[in-house]
Amino acid sequence: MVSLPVPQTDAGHDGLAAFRRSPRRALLALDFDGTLAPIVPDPEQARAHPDVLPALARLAPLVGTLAIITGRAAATAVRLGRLDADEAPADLTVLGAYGAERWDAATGRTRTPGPHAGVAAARAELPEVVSGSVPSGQAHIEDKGGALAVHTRRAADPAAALEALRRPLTELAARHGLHVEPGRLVLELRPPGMDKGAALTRLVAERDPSVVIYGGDDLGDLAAFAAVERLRADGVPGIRVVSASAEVPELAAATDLAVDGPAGIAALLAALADAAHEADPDPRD
Ligand SMILES: O=P(O)(O)OC[C@H]1O[C@H](O[C@H]2O[C@H](CO)[C@@H](O)[C@H](O)[C@H]2O)[C@H](O)[C@@H](O)[C@@H]1O
Repeated sequence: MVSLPVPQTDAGHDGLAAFRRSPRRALLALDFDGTLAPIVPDPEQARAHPDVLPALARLAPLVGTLAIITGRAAATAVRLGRLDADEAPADLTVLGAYGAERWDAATGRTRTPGPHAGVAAARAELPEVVSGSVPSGQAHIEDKGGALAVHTRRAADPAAALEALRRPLTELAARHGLHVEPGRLVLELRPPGMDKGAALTRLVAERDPSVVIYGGDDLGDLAAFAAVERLRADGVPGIRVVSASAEVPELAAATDLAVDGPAGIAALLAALADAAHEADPDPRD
């Protein structure tokens, strides 16, 4: 039996108490990169921490809703996380592209919006903008289909390369009606109108949970943390869990419970499964 970590806020304590009272009415949503999957230099090599999938599979039948809300395309998160494998949870929702896309394990179907003209136009100009801003090899473009990400983690000076790109990418985004999403040594150009807070709020409206737990590690997760705060103001208990890293100190101030990266998240999921099982030992079908 894994013991639950102690939240650092009263609201976090209330959220955990609400989870223990009725785990079957809880909604748990987690970010992918940096939260379920350790950060690696090449985005294509990201994989869920080995303890994550078993913990999710154990938790899924014990809670009301289990979801992943990610900046990745939904299909990419499913593929990299092996979320459609036999050992993955049978009941899981992935909201990709900051909530613009959706995949449900129950149906195996993915819903994606149509192509965005601004993304297509930015795609055509992006290589020249990048090569005009940083020396060759100091930035890598990740084409996500519905969005474009420019990474500098593999640069000699990643922070300096990111700063050199910030203005030209912001101008490119503005020319084509796109939103700039800053993240861990990455700047993304994506369609406006959706963020992880809106995605979480919509899922909560659909599922009507008695408690909401959201875990994230990056600036894009702050919108979801803000959504948890709004839900709390409306009377729905919630916990903001941070997968802590030295790279994103901004999240520390907006959290109820900090754990040590994806390994800490996996341990938390296992502890939540234990607590849910103790409260209600008969998993649903
Ligand atoms: O919302 P998330 O699931 O956290 O996705 C956010 C972005 O994460 C990915 O980039 C980050 O992870 C990479 C792999 O570890 C790392 O190399 C990079 O430095 C990080 O920024 C992903 O590549 C993006 O498309 C996601 O939007």
